[in-house]
This record gives sequence, C-alpha cells and structure tokens, in this order.
Amino acid sequence: MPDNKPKIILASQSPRRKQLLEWAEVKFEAVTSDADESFSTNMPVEEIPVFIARNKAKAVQQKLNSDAIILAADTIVVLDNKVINKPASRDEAIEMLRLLSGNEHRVITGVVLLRDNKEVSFADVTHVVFHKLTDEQIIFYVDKYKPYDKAGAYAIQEWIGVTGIKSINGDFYNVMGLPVSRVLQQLKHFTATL
Ligand SMILES: Cc1cn([C@H]2C[C@H](O)[C@@H](COP(=O)(O)OP(=O)(O)OP(=O)(O)O)O2)c(=O)[nH]c1=O
Repeated sequence: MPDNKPKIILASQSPRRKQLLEWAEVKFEAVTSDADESFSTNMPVEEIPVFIARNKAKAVQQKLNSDAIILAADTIVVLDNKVINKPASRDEAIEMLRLLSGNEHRVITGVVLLRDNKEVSFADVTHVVFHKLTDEQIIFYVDKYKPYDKAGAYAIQEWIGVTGIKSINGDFYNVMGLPVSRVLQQLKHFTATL
C-alpha cells in the first residue's frame, strides 16, 4: 500500500532528539540546521525557544527546498527569569551548577512544525528542583561528563540528574530536549489539516 504520509525531517544534530523520536517509533530523517541561535534580550523568556526553533526549521526548509514536515526544537534553562545557555567553559559550567543547586528552575523547549508556509508551534515547560549540590559533586560531574552541549550545564539523563534532582513537575523528555508525547499529538493534528 502506498504511504501517503508526508515525510518528517528533524532539523537537529542533537543525538538526544534523534533518540527520543526513535523511541517514539517515528520515521524521520535528520538534517543539521546551521541557524543563528541568538535572540533579543527584550524577548519574553517563554518566546525565546520557539523563536530559535522557528529559525532552525526555516533554515532547513530553505536548505532542502522540501515540502516535508520540518520539526525543530530548542531547549533553554531559566532561573529567576534569567536564561542560562550552554556553558562556554569549565568555569562557566561550574558556576551554572552552583546557581541551580538547591533551587527550582524551568526547562522550556520550544517546538515548531513547518510545512510550506503552514506552522504549528508551542512551548513546553518542566519545573526541576535540584538538591543542594556540593562543589565536589559539581566538579566531578563537569570534569567527567563535560556538559558543554547542554543548556544549564547538565543532563537530567546523566549522573547529576540521576543522583542530584529532588523533583520534577512536567514532562521528563521535555528536559531531555523534546516533549515527545505532545509533539506526536501536534503532528497528528498538523498532518490531518494538510
Ligand atoms: C537541561 C538539559 C538539556 N539537554 C540538552 C537538550 C538539547 O540537546 C541541549 C540544548 O541545546 P539546543 O540548542 O536546544 O539543541 P542542540 O544544540 O543540542 O541541537 P540542535 O540545535 O541541533 O537541535 O541540551 C539534555 O540533554 N538534558 C538536560 O537535562
């Protein structure tokens, strides 16, 4: 039987996002987006990851000139309304984890589905509380796991998350980079309206 479902392209080089979509048994092709990830400092924090995800999706759409569904996402960590990006150095990673230690922060993933000029977007928020972390724990984690490609300098799915997180409220997979079940729901709606 011919498969009339539109092709899905994941505009990402993130191994976590690929893994999550594979776990969801979604058929897709991944294409790296070289989009600019900068944003205006006046932008409300909730809008930032959707704005960046849209730029990633558009960059891949232009690169491929394709009518596939492009799926892009961006994850940020927000503490006291301040965005914590990926750490640029060992010192910055240590500093970020000291700030997160003993506190609650938000992880926001913006998701954009794009096909031709039709778009669906949303932001998913998960609240995460870290136990108080010692400097010994923080330095061990940073030196062993080198979390330089992770927003907030940590991965919930690694040692620091497994041992250092007190509670989460919201979707775990959103923290890992993709709120998979919500993405699947939206993909279903989106495909139905095409
Ligand atoms: C907070 C947190 C982030 N992360 C990851 C998810 C994202 O991949 C990354 C944030 O950076 P992003 O810019 O969202 O994604 P990326 O650069 O890895 O990939 P691409 O732009 O190509 O899609 O941090 C975790 O894996 N675990 C966590 O607990």
